[in-house]
Amino acid sequence: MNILEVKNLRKYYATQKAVDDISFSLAPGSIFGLLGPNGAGKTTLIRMITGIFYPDEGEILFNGKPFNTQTDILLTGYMPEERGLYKKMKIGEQAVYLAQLKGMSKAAATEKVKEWFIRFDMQSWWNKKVEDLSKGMSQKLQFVTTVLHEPKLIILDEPFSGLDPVNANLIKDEIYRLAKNGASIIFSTHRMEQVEEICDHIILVNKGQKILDGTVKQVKQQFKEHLFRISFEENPKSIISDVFEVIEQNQHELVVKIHEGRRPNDVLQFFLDQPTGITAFQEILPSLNEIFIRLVEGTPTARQFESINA
Ligand SMILES: Nc1ncnc2c1ncn2[C@@H]1O[C@H](COP(=O)(O)OP(=O)(O)OP(=O)(O)O)[C@@H](O)[C@H]1O
Repeated sequence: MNILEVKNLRKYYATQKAVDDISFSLAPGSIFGLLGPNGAGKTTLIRMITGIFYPDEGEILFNGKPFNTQTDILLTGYMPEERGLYKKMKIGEQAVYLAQLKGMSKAAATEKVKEWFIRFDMQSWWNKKVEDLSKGMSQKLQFVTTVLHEPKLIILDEPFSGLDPVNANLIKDEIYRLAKNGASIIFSTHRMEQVEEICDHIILVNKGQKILDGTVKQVKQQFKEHLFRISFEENPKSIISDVFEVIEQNQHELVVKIHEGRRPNDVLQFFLDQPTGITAFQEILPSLNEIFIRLVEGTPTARQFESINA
C-alpha cells in the first residue's frame, strides 16, 4: 500500500492558484523528488501534506486513511527550508525536546539523540547553543531532529544547502539508509543533479500544476532525442548515411541522431561494414536539468499573480 496518496489537491490564495489539482502517490521506501521553479507551489503542497494548511479541495490519505493531524503527524518528519531551531537552547536538550514533541518518552529520546550524535560525530555539541553553530552545523542538527523519531514519511526541503561535500555525503547516505529501512522520502530541491543521483521517482510542478510524473528513468526515456555517442579506433571512412545525421564530430568520436524508424543496430551495422574498430557505443539521454528547462521554458522567470474567480 502507498504510504501517501495525494488526490486532486487545490489551494488558492486570494491572488494565486498556488496548487491547482495535483495528485500523486508515494510508495514505501521511495525517494521522491518534488521539483518546480520558484513560486510553483511546492511549499504550499508540502504544508498541506504536513497538516499546516488545510486544502481547499482534495484529499490526503496516509496509509490508506485520511491524514490525521493528531496522530499521523507523529509519523512524519519535516525539515522546512526556513530552519526552525531555538537559538538559545542547548543543542542536546533541544533535540530531546523536539523528539518528545513527536511522541517519544524522555528516556527513549535521550537514547536516540545520543545514538545520532555519535553517528554524526556531534557529541561535543550537546551543551552548546544553536547560535554557536555554523550554517552547515545547524543544518546537520536540523536533519537529526527531523528523523530521530523514526518517521515513516520524511519531507526534506533543500537538505544539502550550506553543507560541505563531506557532510552532504553523510546526509545522502543517511537518506539512502532511511529509505532502505522503509521510510518514504519527499525531497524538494532546485539542484537537478542531486535529484538525478538520489531520487527514484519525480514530479515536476509548474504554476500550481503537475506537468511531469514518473521514475527518473521513465522521464529520461520520454524526453530522449535518439542521440548516440560512438567512439572509434580510427576515424571512419564514411559518415554519410540515411540511417542517421551527424550532430557532432570530434577526433575518433561522433554524436549521431538516428532517423525515425531506424534502430541503433542499423547505425552499428553501418560502421561494422567499415574497417575501423568501434570502441564505445552509448545512448545520450537528456539530463533532468535539460528536461526541467525545456518544460518550464516560456514560463516567465518570476511567477505572475492571477486573479481568482473560482
Ligand atoms: N501566504 C500566501 N499568500 C498569498 N500567496 C501566497 C502565499 N504563499 C505563497 N503564495 C503564492 O503561491 C504560489 C506558490 O508559492 P510556494 O511558496 O508554494 O512556491 P514554491 O514552489 O515553494 O517556491 P520556491 O521554490 O520559490 O520556494 C506563489 O505564486 C506565491 O506567490
